[in-house]
Parts: sequence; structure tokens; C-alpha cells
Amino acid sequence: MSIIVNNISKSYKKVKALDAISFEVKPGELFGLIGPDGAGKTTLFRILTTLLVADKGEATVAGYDVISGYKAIRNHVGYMPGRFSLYQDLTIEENLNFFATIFGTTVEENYDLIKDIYIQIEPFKNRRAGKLSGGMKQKLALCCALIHKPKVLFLDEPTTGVDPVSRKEFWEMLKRLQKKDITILVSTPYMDEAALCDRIALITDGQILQLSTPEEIISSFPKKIFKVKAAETYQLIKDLKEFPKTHSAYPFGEYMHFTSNAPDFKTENLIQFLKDKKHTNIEVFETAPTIEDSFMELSK
Ligand SMILES: Nc1ncnc2c1ncn2[C@@H]1O[C@H](COP(=O)(O)OP(=O)(O)OP(=O)(O)O)[C@@H](O)[C@H]1O
Repeated sequence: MSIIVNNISKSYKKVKALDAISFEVKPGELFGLIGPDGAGKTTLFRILTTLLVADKGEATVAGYDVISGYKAIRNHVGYMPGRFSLYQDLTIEENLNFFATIFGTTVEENYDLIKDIYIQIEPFKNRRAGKLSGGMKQKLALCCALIHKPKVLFLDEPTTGVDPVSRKEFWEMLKRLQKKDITILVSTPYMDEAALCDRIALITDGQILQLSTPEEIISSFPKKIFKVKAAETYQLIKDLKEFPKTHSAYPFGEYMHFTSNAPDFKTENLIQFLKDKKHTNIEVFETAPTIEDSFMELSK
């Protein structure tokens, strides 16, 4: 296993950031930690990259224990923290050379690994990191995290604050890196990105709610799910909560997602209920569940 996490707990005074977390990541896997802000993702990354010591439990990365093997881990992993790790006053080229030097290597030695990504920012290589766009900073930070050819790559919310096109390109880059035998642990609050991982752990309040492939998580969704819309959205939210057969109802884009607690639920019943409440332009139709729906259901 590339990463083994066994019963890891960590508290900051009264806040339990991680509560007996266990999971394993296979070599070459692209594994996602999916969860909202404050779920404990950064704390876990810091423990696995040896920057923070857990209160309880054990973990190994690339075969090394996070406590006794911390020096080896630092040489074998790449870490792209959520907040940019770049030196703002150094140029693209200087940042990259700096990271190569501290790992005792050169940009030339591992250029092959970063080439695809670096050529996109190379035209700006003399620009200071502080003056780059979010997407360009992200690409540079990834190059810096890769420059010593790590076995395991940790990416903490790499696409937060990045535009949708750059987000898509970024995930394509990760898929290419995976083919080069790098194990990747990536965290994201974006549920749509979860579908791009081999396996994911849904995490909230320091606990894993479910761990599986995205397909399995979706197919194990226990209920029929419906999209609901009406002219008055705010009133619709209130009324759906009052409908006696509601199990869950929450906003999802321009619709509400609704599940029923009644095995014999019929859309006509809901439509009639909403009509009685004077709603207009009512739409109710069945839809396929998403990872976000699984998350909502599990964290209920
Ligand atoms: N140094 C700290 N001191 C006190 N509490 C902390 C500290 N770091 C994190 N926490 C708390 O621990 C919990 C988990 O935080 P963590 O940063 O690990 O979560 P996260 O999933 O990475 O979320 P975010 O994306 O907001 O960083 C949160 O409640 C957070 O407020």
C-alpha cells in the first residue's frame, strides 16, 4: 500500500479535527478526500506529510512510518498545500530551481515529468509568482511539488479558486501523472471532481462517512431522487420541508432535490400538495443521484 492510515485522531483543544480515521491507498491510485471546509482534510494531509503529529493512531506513506520515517517521507512525497507554497517574489523559473535545489536535484533531471505542465507557463517564466493568475500559480505549484519525482503526491484542494477551464485541465494533468506511477491523494470540496477519482472517501467532522468507487457510492444511493422546481423558490423550500412524505429536500442548482420517506410515493401527490399551497410552474421529475446526494444523505 502507498498510504496506510490506521485509527488516526487529532484534536486542537476542544475541536476534534480527525476522529479515528482509517483507510488505505493503493500504489498508482488517484484517491479523493471529499468534504466541506473544516472536515479535517488539511489536518490529515499535514499528518501524512509529517508536518503535524497525530494524537493517536499510526500511518505510513510509501512504506515509511510518519514518525520514525519522517525524513524518508519528506524525500519521497510531493505536497501542494491549499494555500500556495510559492515564493511570491521569485519568478516561475526561480521558484522551480529553488524547489529542485532543496531536494538535491535539478530541473533538467526530472524535466520529463513536468514538461506537459511547465510548457503552459514557460512563456511567463520571468514573471514573479505573486503576479500570476490562479490557474498559473496552481500549475507552477504542481511543477514544484513534482520536481523531485515523488512516489506519492498530496494535493490539498488544488482547484479551489481556480476557473472551470483550468480545473478541467488540472484533472487531465492528474490523470497523465497517474500513468507515470505516482500515487495521488487529492482533496476537494467540489463533488463533481469526486467522479474523476478511482476511489473516494466522503469525510465530514473528522470522520469518513463512506469509502468506495464513485460509481459504487452513487449506485448504493438508497432512494429515488426527484428534481423539483416552482416559481417561488423560497416558499418551495419551506413547503417541501412540511410535506408529510419528505425524507430530504435541499437546493441543487436551480432545482430542489427531493427524496420521500414513503415507499408508495407518487409524484402526483407532491404536485397536488404544492398546488394546494398555491405554487405555480411546478416541475417534478425523477433524476439520477450524484455524489453530492450521497453526501447529503450520509450526513443527515
Ligand atoms: N491550528 C488549529 N487550531 C485550532 N483549530 C484548528 C486548527 N487547524 C484546524 N482547526 C480546526 O480543525 C477542524 C478541521 O480543520 P482542517 O483545516 O483540517 O479541515 P479542512 O477539511 O482542510 O477544511 P479547510 O478547507 O477549511 O481547511 C476545523 O474545525 C478547524 O477549524
